[in-house]
Amino acid sequence: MKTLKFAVLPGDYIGPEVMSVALDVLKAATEPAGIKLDYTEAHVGGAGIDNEGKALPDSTIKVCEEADAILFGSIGGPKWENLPPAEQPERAALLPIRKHFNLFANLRPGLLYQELTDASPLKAERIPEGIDMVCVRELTGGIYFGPKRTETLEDGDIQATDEMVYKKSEIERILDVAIASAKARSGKICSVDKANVLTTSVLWRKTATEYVAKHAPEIELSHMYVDNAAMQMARDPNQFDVIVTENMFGDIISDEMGIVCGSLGMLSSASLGTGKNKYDLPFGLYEPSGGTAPDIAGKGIANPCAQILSAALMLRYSFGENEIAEKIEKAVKQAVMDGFRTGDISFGKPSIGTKEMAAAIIERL
Ligand SMILES: NC(=O)C1=CN([C@@H]2O[C@H](COP(=O)(O)OP(=O)(O)OC[C@H]3O[C@@H](n4cnc5c(N)ncnc54)[C@H](O)[C@@H]3O)[C@@H](O)[C@H]2O)C=CC1
Ligand SMILES: CC(C)CC(=O)C(=O)O
Ligand SMILES: [Mg+2]
Repeated sequence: MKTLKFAVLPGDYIGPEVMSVALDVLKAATEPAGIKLDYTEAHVGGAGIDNEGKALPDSTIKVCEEADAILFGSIGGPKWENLPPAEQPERAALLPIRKHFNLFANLRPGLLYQELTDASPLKAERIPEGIDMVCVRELTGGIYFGPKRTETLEDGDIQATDEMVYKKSEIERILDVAIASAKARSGKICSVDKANVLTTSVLWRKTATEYVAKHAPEIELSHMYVDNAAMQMARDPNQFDVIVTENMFGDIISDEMGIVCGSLGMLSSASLGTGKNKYDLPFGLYEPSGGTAPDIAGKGIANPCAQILSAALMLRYSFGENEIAEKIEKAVKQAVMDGFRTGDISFGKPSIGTKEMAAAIIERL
């Protein structure tokens, strides 16, 4: 019997709500194939601070290191916002766990089923076939990880600095991921930068141009400034197929992609790095693209699809279980097509809660 060993880090606010039902879906999808789940839960983020005094406890890192993949909820929220910035969950756990496991490539599939176009804020005639694209976001470099400081100047003013830093090698390795993605799709990459202003973007654009020409000349590469990309995403998202971009631009653009695809609650993600697990497959962290949604937490109404679809990505990338991953993805789509909708995608029509949504998906597996 095959056993899948992974770490489960539910995190904060809606994290545990959507994680618990995602595990139910995983169990229901893998059991018929004779696959056993061997997962260990650990605290992270605010839950780490509250239970173990640290956003990323050593014991949590150990659980992750002993696993073949990490299924992650989301972390942070108002409860911990008054802590010193460096101790807050996002800075003290999310960025460090990505760095610790060298998870430099964040894949966010932007998918809007044709049957769900009414959930997008875009007019249906702009997206008659739905939306299908992927955002490849660099995840361990750029301004989030560059030097930071706050200082008092001689005149008494206060100055804060975040530095955006990129090495050519970091740009090349994320391009490799985008190229692989584009080869499996339409063969088109749009590289998003701000090369008219930022030095890192000048290096980004030059590297992208030279690297793709040399290593994947069959790929059609285009470049777009990030401000225009944000506008184009709202105007005509289907002009994009694979977007590759740096950390902060990818963070922002992918939230926009999430909403044009209906809701952040539908947007899954896979963060992959250089590490391999015992199956010689990528060790990855799988998490919804959105955050902890404190505004709806505790009500049982969060959309669990992003967490469930992230679990499907884990099956595909880290465990090679493509068929079961696809089965989950189809069940999510079918449930939505059959009219089962949480509030974020119901738009005035009757909506159901997190558990009911998961139950509808399990029924359709
Ligand atoms: N990977 C992570 O752990 C992330 C953590 N965060 C943290 O989450 C906290 C809240 O951040 P916000 O800026 O409010 O962003 P958010 O993504 O949590 O929420 C933005 C909006 O989207 C909605 N939303 C998000 N996920 C949803 C779901 N599954 N179902 C239905 N609606 C959903 C929320 O209700 C809210 O209206 C902050 O502390 C932030 O730092 C934010 C993004 C990622
Ligand atoms: C703390 C942030 C970098 C988390 C986030 O918004 C994301 O990864 O999308
Ligand atoms: Mg984000």
